[in-house]
Amino acid sequence: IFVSGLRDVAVLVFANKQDLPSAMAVSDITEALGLKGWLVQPSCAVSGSGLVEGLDWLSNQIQNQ
Ligand SMILES: Nc1nc2c(ncn2[C@@H]2O[C@H](COP(=O)(O)OP(=O)(O)OP(=O)(O)O)[C@@H](O)[C@H]2O)c(=O)[nH]1
Repeated sequence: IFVSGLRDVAVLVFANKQDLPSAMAVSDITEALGLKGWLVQPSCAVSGSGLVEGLDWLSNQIQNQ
């Protein structure tokens, strides 16, 4: 995902398992992976929280390209 050919591609990263106390903060994940400018969406696949928000963002990005 870091190659130049994908520079203009919308990338959605789910920071999953945010319900767990050991989960990394979104800001730390963004910083550690150098993902600024892409969406790092906090989520919990067990409850479903954050999933629709992430997919809505991706859908909008694709429509606007
Ligand atoms: N607490 C919690 N558990 C989750 C979440 N998402 C997935 N799990 C649990 O993590 C376990 C592994 O889920 P998988 O869907 O098999 O994911 P995987 O990528 O193969 O494995 P992991 O590397 O553990 O995520 C299962 O027991 C899931 O129920 C989450 O958001 N919160």
